[in-house]
Amino acid sequence: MSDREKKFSGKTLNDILQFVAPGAPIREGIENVLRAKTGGLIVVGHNDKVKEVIDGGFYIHSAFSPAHLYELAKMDGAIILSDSGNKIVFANAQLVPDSSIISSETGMRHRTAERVAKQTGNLVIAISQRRNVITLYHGELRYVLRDIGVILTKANQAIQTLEKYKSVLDQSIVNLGALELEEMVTFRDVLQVLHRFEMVLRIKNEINDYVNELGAEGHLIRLQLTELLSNFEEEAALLIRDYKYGSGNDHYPILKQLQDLSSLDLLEDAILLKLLGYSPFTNIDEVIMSRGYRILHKIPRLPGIIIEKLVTKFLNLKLILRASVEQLDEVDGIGEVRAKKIKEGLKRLHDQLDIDRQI
Ligand SMILES: Nc1ncnc2c1ncn2[C@@H]1O[C@H](COP(=O)(O)OP(=O)(O)OP(=O)(O)O)[C@@H](O)[C@H]1O
Repeated sequence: MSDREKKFSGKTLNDILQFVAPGAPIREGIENVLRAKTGGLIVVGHNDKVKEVIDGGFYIHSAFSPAHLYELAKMDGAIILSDSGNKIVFANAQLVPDSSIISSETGMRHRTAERVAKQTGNLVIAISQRRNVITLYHGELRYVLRDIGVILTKANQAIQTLEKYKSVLDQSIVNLGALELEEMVTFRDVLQVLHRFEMVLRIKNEINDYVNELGAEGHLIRLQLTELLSNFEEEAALLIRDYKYGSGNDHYPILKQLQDLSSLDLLEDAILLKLLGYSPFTNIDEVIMSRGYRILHKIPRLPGIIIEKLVTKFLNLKLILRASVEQLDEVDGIGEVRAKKIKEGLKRLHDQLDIDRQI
């Protein structure tokens, strides 16, 4: 599990980053305080644990507004917001957390923020007066918000990298398709495509993290990501369906596992083989037969239910390719016209993949 997916008092870092992302009123308030250089200490949530550490101050009970937060930050002490952040509950509060809680911070504001977060499990935001930094504390988590310009540059670089990897992936999918229609696919070919899917997933995860942190500022990046990866998940699920061991309907759970794993280490062949349900010691130069789901989905106007029936009857692409029009006609829902269309479609696909392939 990546740091961003780890739960801290029930919330992940991504949840917290979305809560304070640009576009959210609380972020506008925080940015105002940062620019005014007054510094600030904000606790989100006013529960019993928080009440225990408050000394002094006064109740406000007003709706949250960025301007209001900025005005209150001019006073000393902490501001306490409601759980959802839509109310300012308390201001000018002296916070007195347990001093035996270990803190790595030196300044009093940040030490207090870290200790209160650890003691209460609430989100605490420290806005530094001198260093132009916003630090988030939540339970054991400490995260310094990065400059939006820096994240945008990184996100744009990641999009360019994604474009390159995506085109490498697309080419390897074309090559695989050509091999499938020639019945010459080995485990090695399938694993190579899966590795490329994995690389694309890895960059997608990274960009998603940037998008979360960018909030409204990440709109264009989000659009580019969606555009670049349209059909990506479906293609990956069909590939898994074609090659996984056993014919059960667990291709999406396997894809989810691949997604989860790819946010950690680069996956080895043995892990991918296991994910597909094979022994990690499988000889990867052995020939493997596609069931045909992915290729059949490329034939225009061929409904999913018919594809399902074709694979159930013929078991793999090799036997579907070798079936005559009469044999295809025997499948429920396929008449002579459709049987011919399937044969023509497969032939056309083969010709096209032969032109586009690079092996
Ligand atoms: N326990 C506390 N409760 C509420 N507010 C506090 C507490 N401790 C410090 N502060 C606030 O933080 C302000 C700055 O303290 P200090 O300079 O020691 O912190 P810092 O962590 O170095 O932060 P900065 O980077 O903003 O200077 C204080 O003036 C006060 O308003």
